[in-house]
Parts: sequence; C-alpha cells; structure tokens
Amino acid sequence: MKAVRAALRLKSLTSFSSSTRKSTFILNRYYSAQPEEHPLHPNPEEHPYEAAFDSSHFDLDDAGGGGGDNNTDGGGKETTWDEKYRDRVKSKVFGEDVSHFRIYKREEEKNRKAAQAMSLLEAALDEPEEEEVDVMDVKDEDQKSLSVGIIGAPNAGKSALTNNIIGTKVSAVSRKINTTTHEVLGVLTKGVTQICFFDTPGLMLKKSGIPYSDIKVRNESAWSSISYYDVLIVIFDVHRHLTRPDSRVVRLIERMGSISGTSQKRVLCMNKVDLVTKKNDLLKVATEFKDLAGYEKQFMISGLKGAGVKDLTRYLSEQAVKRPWDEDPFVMSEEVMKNISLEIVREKLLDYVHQEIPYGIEHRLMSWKELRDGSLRIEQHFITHKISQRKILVGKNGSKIGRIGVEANEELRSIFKRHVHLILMVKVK
Ligand SMILES: Nc1nc2c(ncn2[C@@H]2O[C@H](COP(=O)(O)OP(=O)(O)OP(=O)(O)O)[C@@H](O)[C@H]2O)c(=O)[nH]1
Repeated sequence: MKAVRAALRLKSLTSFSSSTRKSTFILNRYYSAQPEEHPLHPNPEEHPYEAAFDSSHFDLDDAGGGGGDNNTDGGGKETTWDEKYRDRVKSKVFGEDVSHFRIYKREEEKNRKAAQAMSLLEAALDEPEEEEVDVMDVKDEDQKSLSVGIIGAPNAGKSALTNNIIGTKVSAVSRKINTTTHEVLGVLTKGVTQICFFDTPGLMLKKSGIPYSDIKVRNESAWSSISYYDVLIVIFDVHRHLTRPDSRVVRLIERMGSISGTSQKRVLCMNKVDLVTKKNDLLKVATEFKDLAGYEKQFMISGLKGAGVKDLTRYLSEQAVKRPWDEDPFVMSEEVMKNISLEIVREKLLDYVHQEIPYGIEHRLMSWKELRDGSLRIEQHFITHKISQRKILVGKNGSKIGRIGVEANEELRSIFKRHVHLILMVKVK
C-alpha cells in the first residue's frame, strides 16, 4: 500500500470540468485530430514501427499548458463569419456534406447549456457545507486519516464511484469489463480529514465461493491487500442482480459479509440504483443481505450519477481516525501522474475502438521525462498481436490513433496544468 505514495492536488483537479470543456471543443478536435502529413512517412500504415501519433505534429490550443489558466470554458474560439455561408461553400465547391457536423455542434451546444443549467440548479439546491478548515492550516496533531478499499465484480462500478468521490478521472470508466488493470490511488483531503481510496481490480470467486486458483498475480495481491484497509466497500450492480443475478457476485457479497469481528469496517453498496425503476425492488435486495453481520451499513448509490454518494462520503469521513496524513495534499506524485496518463489514454482508446479490439492488446508506458522547460514528454506503446488489430487502432492514415492522442493530450494538459508532449506508438508483437 505504501508503494504508491501520492496525493491529488484537489482544488486544482476538481476545478477541471471535462463535460463543459468537451462540449465546445469537440468540433475543433474532430478537424484538428486529422494528422498532418507524417514528416518521415506520409502513410504511417506502411511503416508499422514509426510513431503513430506525436502531439508535436498538432497545433493545439494551449488550454492547460504552461502552468497557466486551466481553460475549462471550452477554449473554442467563436467564428466571426456566418457558419451557413461557409457550409454552403463547402458543399457547393468541395462537395462536402457538412450538415451532420452542424447538427452535431448544435446538439453539443444544447447539451452543454443543459449541463450548465443543471449544475447551477444543483449548486443552488445544495445544502450549505460546513465551513471548512483550509488544509494549509491543519496542524499534524489535528489530522485524521482513513484508508478505503473498494471491491466488487468486474463492471460493478468501482472506478465510476472512485471518480465521483475524488472528483477527477482516476480510473478509466468503460462499458467493457476489467478496465482496471492495477490499483489506482485517489486521495480526498477535505478540512482535517484525508481519505485514501484503493480501487481494486475486479475480483471474483468461483461458484463454490473459493478464489480461482489460477488467478493472476494482480488478483492475488488484491485479495491479500484488502485486509489492510480501515474500511472496505463491497459494491455490486443492483440492476444486474435484479435482472440477471450472478451466483459468484452473491458469493462475494456473502463471503465479505460473513467475516465479522475484525477491526475493519465493511459496507455494502448497491450501485446503479438509477437503472432500477421499481424502487421497491431495492428494498427487496436490501432485505436479502440484511443478515450479513460483517456489514456495518448498506448504501444505495449511483456512482455514475452521484445519488447517495454524498451520504457514503459523509459516513467515510466520520470513520476517519486521528492519524497523520499519509499523503501530501498538495503534490501529485509522479506515480499517480503516470497512472493517470495511462488511464486517460486507455479511456480514449476504449471510446474509439469499442467492439473492434479485444483485450489482448498491451498498453505500456515506455518513457516519462520532465523536460527543462517544465513540460512532460510521455511515450506510450500499444502492442497488438496481429497486423489487422494494428490497422484498426491506427485507422486510415493514422486518423484513429490521432484522435485518441489529441483528446488524451488535451485532457492530460488540463489535469497536469503544463505542456504535454504525448507520443503513442502502435506495434505488432
Ligand atoms: N447507469 C449506471 N451506470 C454505471 C454506474 N456506475 C458505473 N456504471 C457503468 O458501468 C460500467 C462499468 O463501470 P466501471 O466503473 O468501469 O466498473 P469497474 O467495477 O471499475 O470495472 P472493472 O475495472 O472491470 O473492475 C461503465 O459503463 C459505467 O459507466 C451507475 O451508478 N449507474
């Protein structure tokens, strides 16, 4: 657990709003993502061992770079001409069909405004927070700490919950299973309390309730590490449980809930309640697990939408004990930054190559350098098993990996608040 020493600079991270930024940037991104002609090889598909994406080939707005302002308002420059004329020229002279882009942009704008209105409304309805002590002013002897492990079946929503509590993207969230390939630490420091979250990889039990004997090293380490946490959150997808119950998930819940009398507190979280239309069904599930003495409390939450998350966070804060903080609340360690860089690229990859690419591809951080000017040079490789997989990833003339790279680069600059030179390469094993 101590191996990953890190902390998130929360104030700066939580000010980053991906939804607002994304909404106006998306059209620019679409065009700017088309790679410029490769300086060495105009057709990168013919040169599988050359860089597939290099952010220095793209002229990106300096949104989060140089330690300057974090451009969360989208950074999109408004055009000074009437877009209709430009569209007409594009379709008449160049024969381009631009109507769908326009509709897309309008939709994006509508969504952005709706999201803005919603967040304003939420802020207005929010109960006033207790006046918080500035973390700067907290003396060592006043500090409180808590370590929290989150365990659940693949796709239960561990990453989404972690992200919601921490307020930034710590782990990739996707529709595919087993997206969490390693433990990712998130740290929430608020007032005198610091909570460290450990997002465990998807652990499963056999139908017999015994852990798989052939589980990989990462699973073994996750199983043995769960006893170290002060609090263990056992999370499951309640919608799935109601529609297609999985006996292995039930075993996991029962196994964790049957071990009582330890100093570790355990809570059961029914996640994805937003998908359950008949709220009575939730009570039925709560009753089903009510006799498990190992759980101190049950929570009904939506890690994605945020329902119930505040209650859970409040409960966790109450469990914190007087103990000096493990992590510096102002420093994001290199370890965490490396993890974030992998997670962000991975998330963009899954956005673009949904069903096309199997899990076999490896994703590695090959080099990480902080340059003299303060910028970061990050090189990551995707290793595919077949040339056909490589082609899917790279896309026509590098268009797909280009989009992945541009979006990831933009997001990383926004999070790290400095210029990032991202290089992505796709290789065949
Ligand atoms: N509707 C809904 N979807 C959710 C909720 N929480 C998570 N999801 C979705 O469920 C999927 C899996 O979520 P993750 O957070 O990646 O799940 P995980 O448990 O970390 O998955 P692994 O990394 O595979 O162990 C994603 O598509 C999420 O968007 C929720 O509360 N409501």
